[in-house]
Amino acid sequence: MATSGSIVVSRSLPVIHLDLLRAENDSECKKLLNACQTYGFLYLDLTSDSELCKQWEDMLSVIKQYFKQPLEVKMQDARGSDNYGYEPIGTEEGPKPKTRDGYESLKISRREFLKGSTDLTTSVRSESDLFFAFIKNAHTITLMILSRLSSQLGLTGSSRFESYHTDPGPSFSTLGLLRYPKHDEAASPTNVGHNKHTDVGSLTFLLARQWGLQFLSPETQRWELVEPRPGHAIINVGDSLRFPSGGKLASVVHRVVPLKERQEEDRYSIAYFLRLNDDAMFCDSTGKTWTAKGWHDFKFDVFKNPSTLDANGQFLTGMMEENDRLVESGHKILVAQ
Ligand SMILES: O=C(O)CCC(=O)C(=O)O
Ligand SMILES: [Fe+2]
Repeated sequence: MATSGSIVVSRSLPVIHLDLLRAENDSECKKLLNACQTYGFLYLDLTSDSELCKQWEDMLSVIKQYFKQPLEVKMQDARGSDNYGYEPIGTEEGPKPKTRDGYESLKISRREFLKGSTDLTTSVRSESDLFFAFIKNAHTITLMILSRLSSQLGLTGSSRFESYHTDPGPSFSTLGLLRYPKHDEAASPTNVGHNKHTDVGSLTFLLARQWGLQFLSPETQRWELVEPRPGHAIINVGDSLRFPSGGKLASVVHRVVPLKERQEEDRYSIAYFLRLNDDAMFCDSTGKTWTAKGWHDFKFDVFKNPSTLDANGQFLTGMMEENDRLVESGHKILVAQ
């Protein structure tokens, strides 16, 4: 697969090895820092961790079964929340004019993991061991990545990134299970993909086997497709790491758009969203102070209605982008922490 329309497949994303990061291999940790400074987007090679790869497989079969259920059954898990429960298609604005998004999601929050139980329905509760084991794994890996980044930047004590995430929190860290259903051939799709955005939290650990993910490349200033690689996660830096890093770490503007006009098969993604503790504070690139909870709540409102709440397009993409181009000031944070 070389291109889709005028969108090229990225050839430049760095690959970082989980086993080498775990072993604190210095050159791998330097590569990690470099990837997060340049792109805020990288492949994490998980092939050394067969247990994690098996969990990925198991999660996929469970979520396929879950989403197959009728809408009214899934709606019993709807909690009107952005970080746990079921959300139907079209909750947010879509990437194309006059469209809403083309995915449904089930979120299992780390708060439920810490509590040791979920109050969602039986079809979720019966798989909670698997979901909780995955949350534990993804949380440990993302915190380990933060620790390697903190060390590479020479951060100590309470200024280390991990220290914004200590238990018992609370935080909005959550596991998101997403399905972009195949489009019906008959009608022109009105629910498509996932609008451009930067992630709200600190790091995202994303597993997706199918095409569709694109990012705005800081090198080419174009949308580039991310090739799904077996045994590899995508790690991306979110607003709540870029801002507290004083802009030293980059965040990536990304979106999901079907390769052709229609989504030709069901697309699944599994995302662990690591987020700061609710009361952690940082400044955005205009110097405004936010709590992590405040930023999360505001940005999720924006996702639903960017055209009214974010007419200048600042918040959706973390002040990094205008009209599908990255802005010069995007990496600078006025008031570094
Ligand atoms: O579905 C995907 O591959 C990406 C999802 C995403 O970017 C998000 O949920 O923040
Ligand atoms: Fe995202």
